[in-house]
Amino acid sequence: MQKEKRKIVLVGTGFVGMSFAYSMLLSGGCDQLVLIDVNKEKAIGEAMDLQHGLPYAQHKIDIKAGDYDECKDADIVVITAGATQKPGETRLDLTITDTKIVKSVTENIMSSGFQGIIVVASNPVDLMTYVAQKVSGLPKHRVIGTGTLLDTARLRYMMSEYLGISSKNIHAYIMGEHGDSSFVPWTHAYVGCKKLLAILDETHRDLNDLQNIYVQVQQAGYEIVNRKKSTYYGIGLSLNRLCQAILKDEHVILTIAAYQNDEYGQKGLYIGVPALISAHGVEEIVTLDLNEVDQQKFNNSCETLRAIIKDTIDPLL
Ligand SMILES: NC(=O)C1=CN([C@@H]2O[C@H](COP(=O)(O)OP(=O)(O)OC[C@H]3O[C@@H](n4cnc5c(N)ncnc54)[C@H](O)[C@@H]3O)[C@@H](O)[C@H]2O)C=CC1
Ligand SMILES: CC(=O)C(=O)O
Repeated sequence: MQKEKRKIVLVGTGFVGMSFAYSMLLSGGCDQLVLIDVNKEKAIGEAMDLQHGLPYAQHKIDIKAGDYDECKDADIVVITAGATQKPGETRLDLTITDTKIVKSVTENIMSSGFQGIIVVASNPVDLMTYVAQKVSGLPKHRVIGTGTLLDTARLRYMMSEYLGISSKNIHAYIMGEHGDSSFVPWTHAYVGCKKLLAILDETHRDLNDLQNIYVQVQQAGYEIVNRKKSTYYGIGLSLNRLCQAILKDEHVILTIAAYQNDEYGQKGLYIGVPALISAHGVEEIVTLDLNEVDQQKFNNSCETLRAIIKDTIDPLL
């Protein structure tokens, strides 16, 4: 992005939003950060708290609480407003509450004249990205959900621990819903430039280990919610990574929720896939030649989301 000042507006100053804001402050990833929340006092308090740390931060950022008119010239609006899962709930259980919140937030954003990129983290994130796009009317490549970005980070961390190799060299991706029907296309996983499955074979490791790692990734959100009620640092850093990719026009491949236009035989919904991210948003979806089993998993994930869009979301929009 060629603008002099890189501006982000954050809507939702709860745990997720403020973990993102704090990581933005540490990385100096933008020049202006505006905080919006339905609870205005909270947004003001959070802005004050961050401002007071600025003398010890490496980067100067103009941080303030504000209103939706601030979205007009923003490069990115990040939506983290929403309800959190209670122990025993799935992300999909948040659908009705968060559809109403994301709809009203998106209407407010668009009434400012906003023309940038919307990034959504509110859950269920694939569906809330659909809501934000439908309500905003923005081009589909300029509305992006965090999708399986956090799940992929969890996978890379766990694989790195398992193999004793830096997560930077783990090129493995979680695809599908950010939720229970996600999956890993293991045949497309690499460690450095070598196929993961070949490494496992050569080192006499058990294929079941991979399945155990996937289950730990899939259950990670629940495990954390059970222990500390919500998860936020991981998604805060994931949001930071995605916003950096956009603001720096990185052309980097990240697994995010992108609108499907038949790249994987599915249309009309957002879901987690590897995609090339630049200042334009989603430049293109990276298509993998999925084997039959993985394609079936992807289709199942899409069917789960599609049914909720039809029965629950579309009637609310
Ligand atoms: N995509 C992902 O990987 C992850 C997503 N999440 C999701 O992020 C969302 C936020 O989670 P937390 O920050 O932990 O929740 P939180 O309860 O700490 O914060 C939510 C914030 O949204 C605000 N809010 C609610 N309605 C609003 C509205 N209409 N307009 C503006 N602000 C509004 C609340 O006042 C509150 O400050 C949830 O939907 C959660 O499920 C959480 C973790 C990971
Ligand atoms: C809460 C959530 O979506 C996660 O931590 O994966």
